[in-house]
Amino acid sequence: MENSGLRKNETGLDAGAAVAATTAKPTVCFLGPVSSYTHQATLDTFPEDKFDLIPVETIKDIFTTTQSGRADYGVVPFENSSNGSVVFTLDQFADRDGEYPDLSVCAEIYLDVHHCLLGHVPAAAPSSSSSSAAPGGVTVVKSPLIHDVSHVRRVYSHPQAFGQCTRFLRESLRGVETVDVSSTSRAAELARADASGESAAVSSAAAARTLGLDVLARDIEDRDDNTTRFFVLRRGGGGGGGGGDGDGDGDSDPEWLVERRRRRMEREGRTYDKAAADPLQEKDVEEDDDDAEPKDPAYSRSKSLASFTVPHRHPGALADVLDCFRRARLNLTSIGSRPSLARAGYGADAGAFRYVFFVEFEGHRRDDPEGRVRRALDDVARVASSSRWLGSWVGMR
Ligand SMILES: O=C(O)C(=O)C[C@]1(C(=O)O)C=C[C@@H](O)C=C1
Repeated sequence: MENSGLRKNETGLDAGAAVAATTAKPTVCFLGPVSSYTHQATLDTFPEDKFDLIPVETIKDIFTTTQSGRADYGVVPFENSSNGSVVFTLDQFADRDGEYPDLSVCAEIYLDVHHCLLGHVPAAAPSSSSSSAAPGGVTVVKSPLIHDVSHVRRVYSHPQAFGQCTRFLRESLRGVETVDVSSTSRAAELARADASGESAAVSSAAAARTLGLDVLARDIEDRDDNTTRFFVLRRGGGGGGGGGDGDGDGDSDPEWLVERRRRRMEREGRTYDKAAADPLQEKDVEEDDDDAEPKDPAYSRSKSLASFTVPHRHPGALADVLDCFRRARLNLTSIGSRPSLARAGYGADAGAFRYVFFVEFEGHRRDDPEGRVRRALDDVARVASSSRWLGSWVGMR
């Protein structure tokens, strides 16, 4: 499901041709079709009056379309609060074949995710009451079901969405076949296309509206605080700061990114000062002082992502890399890994059960007043087998 090419858009052109034919508006690709959660997250940051939004079929397509310049930005799901990492995205960040040398993360977007079961209500089907009035007028919520679902034989969805609705699938659709597809909106299209009505989709209320599907059950996620975090990709981004032209070439911050930083700082009750907020400073690095508090909120306000591999047979190699962040007094906020799939020729690092590691840490490569991020990344490059900075951005939470 993660291996096909660009999806044709409504004009019949493929997405690449569509980009070439569009106006000067910056372009943003997202996991389509429209009404996917990635589309909803994209609309949140890239309004359609200012950006051209391009649906593509897979998460890999988002990386290749952005890397090739056919889109200025790409929006990818990265992790979910209840189901963890989006492995399709991590696999692209692992960049095992060196396909994305210029991509970096420049922003994050959070989206509350509330799933529905979409499908067709059979003619004359009984509705399944989701609540009842208890004595004293108190409403007791019994079930997310709105309609009977006994006619459903198969459910389509993105595997991430299935992983967020395990209780509902177990309790209300036990024994029903689940079919992984490339997105929840693609799942809704497949459910709509099944005239027998036996197919349903774990998808969104937005997809139900777009496609005219019935909502058979709502709020079927395991946890009501279910949230997905998305990353915005662009080419470059490691270079200088300053004002932007919006084309996403990564050499400067475009206006929408400056605006996000302004909003974040204002939320903290701080006055926005562009020069102070986005310096490219090369200051001397301080001596180690493990007990010292961070001196600049730049370090807690911003985040960075990096990947690395370590010599597999070297005891302490992973700890040595993590220690680079401790010594630079940078707070690590997550660590993850994917199989490296390194082929023969990588010596002791080739073969099964070798990993690419990912770390997220507080601090920004271009807003680094004490040089701590630069120092950590330089140190990691010295002790790891390979390493790569994958982006820095102002955190939204
Ligand atoms: O399938 C979609 O609608 C998506 O945008 C993908 C995705 C994901 O991969 O995490 C996005 C948000 C939800 O967590 C479920 C699916």
